[in-house]
Amino acid sequence: MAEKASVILAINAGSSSLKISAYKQHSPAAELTKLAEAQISGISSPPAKVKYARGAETVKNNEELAKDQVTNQASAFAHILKLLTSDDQLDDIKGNDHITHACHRIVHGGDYPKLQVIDSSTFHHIEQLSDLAPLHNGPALSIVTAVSDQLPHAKNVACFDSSFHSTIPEHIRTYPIDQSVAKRNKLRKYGFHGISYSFITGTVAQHLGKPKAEVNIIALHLGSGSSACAIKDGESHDTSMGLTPVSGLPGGTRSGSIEPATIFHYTHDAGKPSTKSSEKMHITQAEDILNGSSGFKGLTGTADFGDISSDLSKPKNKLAYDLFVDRVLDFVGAYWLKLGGDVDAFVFAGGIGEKAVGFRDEIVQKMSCLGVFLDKNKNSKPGDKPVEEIGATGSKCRVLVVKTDEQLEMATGVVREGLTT
Ligand SMILES: Nc1ncnc2c1ncn2[C@@H]1O[C@H](COP(=O)(O)OP(=O)(O)O)[C@@H](O)[C@H]1O
Ligand SMILES: CC(=O)OP(=O)(O)O
Ligand SMILES: [Mg+2]
Repeated sequence: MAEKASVILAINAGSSSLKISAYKQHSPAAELTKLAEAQISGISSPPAKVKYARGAETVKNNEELAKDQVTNQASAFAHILKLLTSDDQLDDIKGNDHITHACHRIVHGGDYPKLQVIDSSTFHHIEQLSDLAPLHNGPALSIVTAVSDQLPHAKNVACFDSSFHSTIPEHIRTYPIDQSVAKRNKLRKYGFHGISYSFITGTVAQHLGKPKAEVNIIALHLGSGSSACAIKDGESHDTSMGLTPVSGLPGGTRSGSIEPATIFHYTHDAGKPSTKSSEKMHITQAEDILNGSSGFKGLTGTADFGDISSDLSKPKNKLAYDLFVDRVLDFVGAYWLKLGGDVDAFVFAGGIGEKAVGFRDEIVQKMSCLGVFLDKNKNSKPGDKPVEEIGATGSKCRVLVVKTDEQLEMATGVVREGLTT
């Protein structure tokens, strides 16, 4: 009988990066094999850079792209698709029609509790949610459209960042505003980075040798956008982002939580339409300011926390760094209490969480009053495994760096839902 192989592209459109992994599944019941992984970073702060690995072999390592080669998610996708399909040594993807599935990270999925095959009604629904994730949903949909045009045989699947948080209890997800308006307009905490938190939960449970339904974790996903999550009995119990990804922790260009009235003192035009609005997305100047020119960019001029933390002699960098430590601690303290101190693991993930050694040290030092301690040697060189221990012996909970893999989590979900048969 002929082999029935699926080739899945898992597409992760972040606010500053596009990460795509290609997997092959030899038959519906078989394990996934990773064929290749490509990443374009710095899309919103040029020069964009490309990384490309075929299997375990690094082919491109942060090569700079020409200024106008990649300017948005759609052009980044075109660049990566070409890389994959024109690679002579990638035998399983010799042309566009070898790709059978494309799963897309869609940040705002409204009430969808799990992934969905994208048809015209799902597409339209996600489009309607674009105003609530202005840096994410529209750009991700531009890739869905590109896949429909260029890979017409591939099945498109939407994997939502918000779905993992559908377990947040009502009294935590509710905003204290008029409930008739809240219910009508679906105004509540949704939460994001859920694909990453789902991966973290499964990986940490396996690492600890505990059933997933018994693990309690405080996880920090710190990247271009940053959030914290309290995971109780393997499920999201609370998270720092809300109706949109602008609340909670500050990000590269996002304010995080500030006094809500601030915006009306910042500009008298807060409610006017932003020039970033389009036929598909309607945002105000307030939303544009809070999403696009605040956070690290507003404080220092750069959205890149790597640049900020590498030169703390500059007062504005030091201010941004100290402020970020302070805001992260707001959530660590609150989530420690919400989990009643019964925490199996404290996790760092995302570009900042995985790479900012000094920042991890600073945060965990502040947790010594809780009995949580770092092993400084391990923290400075955590290794390359999906889960690395950086806590000291005797620490009240494990301290871990998790190399989160949103693409693998999405592709695994597509297989688990039986969509590759
Ligand atoms: N060595 C480093 N130290 C601190 N921060 C870093 C370092 N390297 C990368 N970063 C930060 O990680 C961010 C990217 O994180 P990532 O999770 O990959 O982003 P995205 O949200 O686009 O998926 C960059 O904006 C940069 O601020
Ligand atoms: C939800 C979110 O902020 O995602 P990212 O950090 O990838 O921009
Ligand atoms: Mg990301």
